[in-house]
Amino acid sequence: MAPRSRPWREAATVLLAAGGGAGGASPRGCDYRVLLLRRSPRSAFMPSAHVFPGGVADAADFSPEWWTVLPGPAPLCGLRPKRGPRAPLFAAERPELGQALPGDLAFRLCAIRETFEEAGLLLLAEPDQAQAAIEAFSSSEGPAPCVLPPERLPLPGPELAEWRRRVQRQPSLFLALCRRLGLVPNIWALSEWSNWLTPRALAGKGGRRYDTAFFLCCLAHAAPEHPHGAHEPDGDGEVTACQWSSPSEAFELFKSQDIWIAPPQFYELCRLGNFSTLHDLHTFGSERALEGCERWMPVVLVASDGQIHILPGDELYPEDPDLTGERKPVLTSNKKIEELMKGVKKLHRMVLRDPRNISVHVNIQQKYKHINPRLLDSKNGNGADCNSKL
Ligand SMILES: CCCC(=O)SCCNC(=O)CCNC(=O)[C@H](O)C(C)(C)COP(=O)(O)O
Ligand SMILES: Nc1ncnc2c1ncn2[C@@H]1O[C@H](COP(=O)(O)O)[C@@H](OP(=O)(O)O)[C@H]1O
Ligand SMILES: [Mg+2]
Repeated sequence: MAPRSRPWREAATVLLAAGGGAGGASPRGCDYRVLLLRRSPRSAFMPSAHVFPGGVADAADFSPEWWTVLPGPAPLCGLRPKRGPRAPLFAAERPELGQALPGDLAFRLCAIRETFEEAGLLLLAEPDQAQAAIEAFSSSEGPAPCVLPPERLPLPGPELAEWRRRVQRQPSLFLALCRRLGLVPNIWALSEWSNWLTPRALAGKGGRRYDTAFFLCCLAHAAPEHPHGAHEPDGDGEVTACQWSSPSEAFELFKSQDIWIAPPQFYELCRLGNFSTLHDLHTFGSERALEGCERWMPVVLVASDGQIHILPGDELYPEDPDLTGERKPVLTSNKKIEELMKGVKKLHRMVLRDPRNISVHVNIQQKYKHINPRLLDSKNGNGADCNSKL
């Protein structure tokens, strides 16, 4: 097998938000929920964790064949070019893939395919809807979120379930499914949100690390109670459960130890905690995405009583972070967390007293018009600044 050109896998994931749904409005007036999936206890990376749908990019996601399916002018098919910087994940050349699709398209296609494989949800649009999405994209108002509601899918449930199993085995069949349905992956409904690189210190079995593009997608219809025409998770696959929760509900489930959420997903849920309406979240996400984003690799500092994951902008973040982890995979200190938090002027870090006790501490101004997380703790009041905990 050819050696890997990068010591990590490239992946994409989607913060999928939908209004209403089972149970009506959630506590504290939030009018939307976010999809979380529980990973199998047998996963080689983050077993049993709750994550957003996503996974590793496949060569099929970079296939130039997609240009024949997606409307809009190649190469970007109507995606708006960014004003700000592009994270290395998007800017990378991949000569081994030949005449490959740009990362901006391929990672969106990956996130959409993985959402079908893992949750049975098809983020597809009719071609004329897609054309309208492209036109809205080039206007200043931004797109209305358009993802085809389940009842408009032209194949019966059992047939879609069969396609889902086939795509899980062979990702290139996702393109064949789109052709069969006469629908297009709604890449325009996915806004670039963030980019996280797993530090070597936190790699899974076999050194698994991921450079993951996080997208936001706000559905115009209510959260589907059941996967679109596809079977429910059977408890024995890659995904063992699906649930829609508001950010604060997810936080409460984490606190009560009903679910475990990894730090990057925890951080992103706290960012969503700034928005109580799907409309505001969608408007913020689609406008902000034009600014681009940077790749964040947390630097792990092991203290005597827990871990601090230092993020870019924090005064302890190294100027030249060791991306491969060959020099020093972790920083160590014999001080306690409390001591390492005292008198710090520029804070951007997550504190893990243990993996079940995570808090975010931030007082920096985010780059690229992004937003700081907000504390979702009911004791401190939903909406308090994370840093107010200090
Ligand atoms: C004790 C802390 C352990 C960690 O926090 S490691 C950091 C884990 N999180 C990430 O790397 C963020 C992005 N990862 C993901 O969203 C998923 O892990 C994945 C990359 C989409 C999973 O890929 P699969 O191919 O589905 O395994
Ligand atoms: N039934 C199952 N139980 C546990 N893990 C499974 C599984 N089916 C697939 N997987 C794992 O899920 C990963 C594929 O995820 P995705 O398609 O989201 O990238 C693969 O992990 P690895 O490639 O890390 O071994 C694969 O081994
Ligand atoms: Mg996955």
